[in-house]
Amino acid sequence: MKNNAFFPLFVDISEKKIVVIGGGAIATRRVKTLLPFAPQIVVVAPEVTGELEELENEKKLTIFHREYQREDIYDAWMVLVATNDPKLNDGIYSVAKCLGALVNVASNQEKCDFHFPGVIRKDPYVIGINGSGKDHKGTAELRKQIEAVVNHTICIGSRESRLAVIQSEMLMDYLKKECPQKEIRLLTMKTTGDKILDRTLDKVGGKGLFVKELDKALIDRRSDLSVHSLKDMPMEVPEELPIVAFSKREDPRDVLVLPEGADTLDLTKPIGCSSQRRILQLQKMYPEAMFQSVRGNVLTRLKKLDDGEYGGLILAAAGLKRLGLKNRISRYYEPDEVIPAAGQGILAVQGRQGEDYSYLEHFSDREGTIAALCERAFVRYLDGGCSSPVAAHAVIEGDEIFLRGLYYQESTGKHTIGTMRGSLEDPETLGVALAKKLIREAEG
Ligand SMILES: NCc1[nH]cc(CCC(=O)O)c1CC(=O)O
Repeated sequence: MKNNAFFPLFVDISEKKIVVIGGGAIATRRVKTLLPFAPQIVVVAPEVTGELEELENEKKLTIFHREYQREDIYDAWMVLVATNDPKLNDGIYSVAKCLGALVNVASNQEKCDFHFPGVIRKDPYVIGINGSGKDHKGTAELRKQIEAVVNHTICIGSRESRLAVIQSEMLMDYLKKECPQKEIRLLTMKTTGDKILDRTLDKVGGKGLFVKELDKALIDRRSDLSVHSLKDMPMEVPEELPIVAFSKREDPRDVLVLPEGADTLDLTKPIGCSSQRRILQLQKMYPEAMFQSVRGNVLTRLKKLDDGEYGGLILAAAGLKRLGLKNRISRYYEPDEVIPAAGQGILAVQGRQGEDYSYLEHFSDREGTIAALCERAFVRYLDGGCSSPVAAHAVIEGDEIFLRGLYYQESTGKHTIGTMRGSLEDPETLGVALAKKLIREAEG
C-alpha cells in the first residue's frame, strides 16, 4: 500500500538522463517543465508534437522517432511514461523497476515512484506542487493562487531619505495606475553614503556610495526596481543592472536658499555647498564668499542653515520642489550662470538585465532620456563621474539638442565652458563631441 502523500525533493538533474516514452501533449508539457533544469532528455515516440520537434531542432533534446524498445531505458535515471497504450505503459513500468530507474506512468498513479510536480519558478525560488494524485482541479486552482502571490508584487528599492522616498513614490503612483493588478511595495535602506556624514563625498568614494546597497537588493531579488536621482548614479552601471527608464525632468537648476527669515545673503558666513562643481561656478558670482561643506540629506542641511551655521545654501531646485519646499528658494541660477550636474532633476529607474519592464513604457520620458544620454556621455568621456567638477545640461530646442558643458582640468586647475548643438537622433555623439572640444580648448 502506497503512502497517500509523497515527499517533495529538490534534485540536481542537470547531468541526469531522463527518457520520455511518448510524444503527445502530456510528454510535451513534462519536457517543457524539465528543460529549464537542464537534464539530458531523450524522447522516444513514432510521432511527436510540433513543439517537441522544434526543441529537437534547437538541439535541446534528442528524439528517437520510432516505437519504444527496452534498450531505450537501460541507462535512464528517470523514465516518464506517457503513451496512450495502457498495456505498453505497464510493460515499460516493469522494465524500469527492474533497472532501478525512477519511474512515473502518467496514466496510472499506482505505477509511480514519484509524482511529477507542477513547477512555479521565481528565481531563486522553486515551488513544486502536487495534489497527491487526486484533486487535479484543486491543484490547478492552488497553483494559480500561488503564482498570483509569487508574481504579485513589484518591489521598489529606495534610500531612506525623505526625498528618495518621495521620488520612489512618484514611480509607485505610476505603477499603481499602470499595473492595477499588482501590489506595489517599497523597500527602503540606508546606503553607505547616508551613513558617512562627517566627510565630503569626494573623499569617501563618490557617487557609488549611494547605490551599492540598492544594487545588492536588486541582485538578491529583494527588489525589482531601484529609483535613483540620476545625478547620484555612477557613469558606468553594472551590465546586469541596466537603467531601464529615465523620467521626465523636474527643474534642473541650482538654487540659493537663505536661512528662515533672511532676505539677503550674509557673506560674513560661509555658503553651505559641498559640490566642487557648484563652488567653481559660484566663486565667479560671489568672489568674496567662503564655501563650506555641508553633508546630510536636504532636510538635515536646511536645519543646519536655519540654525545659523551658514549664510545660505546651494541646492537643486528639483529636490526642494519634490519636498514641497519651493517657497524656500530665494534665487534660481540659470543654466548659463551655474551649469547643473549631469542628470540633475531626472530620475533613473534601474532594473535587472533580461527582465520585462515594458510596464515602464509610459513612465519613460523622451526628452528626459535624450538629455540624460547626452549629459552622461559628456561626463563619461571626461571621466568625471566621481568627484571632479564637471557639469552638463542639455535641452531640446526644435529638432536639435543644445548642450552646455563645463570641463575642469585636474592638472592645471583651469576650466573651460562651451556649448554645442547636435541631432536628436544621437545624443551621445553630441556629448562626446563637446567633451573633445573642451579638452582641445583647455590644452590649446
Ligand atoms: N546629492 C544629493 C541630491 N541628489 C539629487 C538631489 C536633488 C534632485 C535631483 O537633482 O534630481 C540632491 C539634492 C541637492 O543636490 O540639492
